[in-house]
Amino acid sequence: MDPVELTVEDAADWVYRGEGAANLVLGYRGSSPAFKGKVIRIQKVSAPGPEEAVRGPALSAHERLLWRDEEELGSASEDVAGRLYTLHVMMPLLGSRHVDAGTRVSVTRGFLESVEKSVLAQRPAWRVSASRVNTLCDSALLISDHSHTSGVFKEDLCISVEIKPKCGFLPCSEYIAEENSIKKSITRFKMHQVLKFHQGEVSQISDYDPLDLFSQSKERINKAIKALFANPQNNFRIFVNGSLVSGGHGGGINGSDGVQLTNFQELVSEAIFRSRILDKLLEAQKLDAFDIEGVIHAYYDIVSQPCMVCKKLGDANLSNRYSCIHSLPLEESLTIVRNYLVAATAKDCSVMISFRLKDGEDQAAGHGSIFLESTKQNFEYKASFIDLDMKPLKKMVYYYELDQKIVSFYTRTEKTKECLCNPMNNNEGTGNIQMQLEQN
Ligand SMILES: O=P(O)(O)O[C@@H]1[C@@H](OP(=O)(O)O)[C@H](OP(=O)(O)O)[C@H](O)[C@H](OP(=O)(O)O)[C@H]1OP(=O)(O)O
Ligand SMILES: Nc1ncnc2c1ncn2[C@@H]1O[C@H](COP(=O)(O)OP(=O)(O)OP(=O)(O)O)[C@@H](O)[C@H]1O
Ligand SMILES: [Zn+2]
Repeated sequence: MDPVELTVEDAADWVYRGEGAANLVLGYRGSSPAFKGKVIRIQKVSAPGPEEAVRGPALSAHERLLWRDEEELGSASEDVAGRLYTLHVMMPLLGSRHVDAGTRVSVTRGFLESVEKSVLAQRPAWRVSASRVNTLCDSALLISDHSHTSGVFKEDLCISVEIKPKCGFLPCSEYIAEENSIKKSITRFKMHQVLKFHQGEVSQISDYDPLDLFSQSKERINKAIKALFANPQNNFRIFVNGSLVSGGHGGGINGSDGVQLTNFQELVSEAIFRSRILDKLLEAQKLDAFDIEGVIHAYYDIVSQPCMVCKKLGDANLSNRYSCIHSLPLEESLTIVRNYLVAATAKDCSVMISFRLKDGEDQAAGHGSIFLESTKQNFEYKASFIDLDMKPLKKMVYYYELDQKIVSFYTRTEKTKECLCNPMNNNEGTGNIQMQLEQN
């Protein structure tokens, strides 16, 4: 850990940069060389919550068992476990070139309380009511600021994009139940969009298709980028010199003329195509080879509980399908669940790509360069992964239930649509789609 400690006097140098469900991220605007070009990532807790419950839990006994072979991780305290997971589990899979596991920096309670107050006005209201800074933490994570690039540049302007690609493949596990076989042909993202729309979580269904983004085809990558620009949701953001200018929940991207927009979309697509940054991410996602419908059985064995899924299936024939998983040795069950959780991290992380106009031939280490034919400009870019956190083992049952909810809702919606389009299949003949969905 860095010997420096951030105290209440330092709070004014840190400004709101963004947040997810679990962490608040602050950028640095002070002059200390130790922090220039860095962000700090501070843990949050659910709000409101009792003060005693605020201290983050260490890994559970089952999690320690799961991760015991990963250097130091099995016995790490909660404060350091996150960083060790990024360093020892995710970085070898995704490549050190694209991952900064960061360092821990000490923070006082006064610092955390002060930054919590100062960023309040910039935080989205729904995030404020859902979570607050965990003021009982005594350290935060110091990471490279991926919305800035370093090097020799023509202009002091850095544009960066953040993409949350989500799952980029269709599962083909033999454990997927017959009635859920639609999962093998329709992406989880697309099906989840329909549920999110129904629940009012998104105002419009996105045309973004993760299979396009991961396709390694320039045209399809460009199609995906265009769809993300049109309807960014929480999958796409643009920053200029570290300030969010577009994206996140809300409408599509505007503010540039059509030509500029097309050029920028081309630049982003080119960087994804050239960097091949998504190839390794896809491999990591594919560690989920059993699908949650298979993995859930291994989970129940690890936690030594009766399998609720087999219990519900009841019928001996159906649960026989899963008896081979239940008869695996513990080591194999651990591997199946571990791989599933690693894949879950890879399906939920984001990629940040920062761009600058290049000056001359010099190129900063670790950066790639792109010559944009349409504008005859040279750009330097750097692509990095963020949010490579460990997913908690206790989420497994939730994962199973959410998966079933997404697929069953999608299947019912499609059936209802079919009936409405083809009245011959529709016994009632009339009725609106919403009513039919509620009835199903
Ligand atoms: O389950 P999903 O696919 O909806 O992913 C969750 C994300 O929702 P999304 O659909 O991307 O809007 C969700 O994102 P938001 O909070 O909706 O921005 C989180 O990233 C969540 O992870 P965690 O609970 O913070 O560890 C994510 O949960 P995990 O499934 O990755 O654990
Ligand atoms: N290293 C970084 N450089 C620049 N910006 C960053 C960096 N890390 C995070 N951010 C910004 O802060 C936001 C929140 O970070 P992050 O995704 O790590 O939070 P989280 O709470 O862990 O997310 P999730 O909801 O997926 O759990 C990101 O969406 C991004 O805009
Ligand atoms: Zn079972």
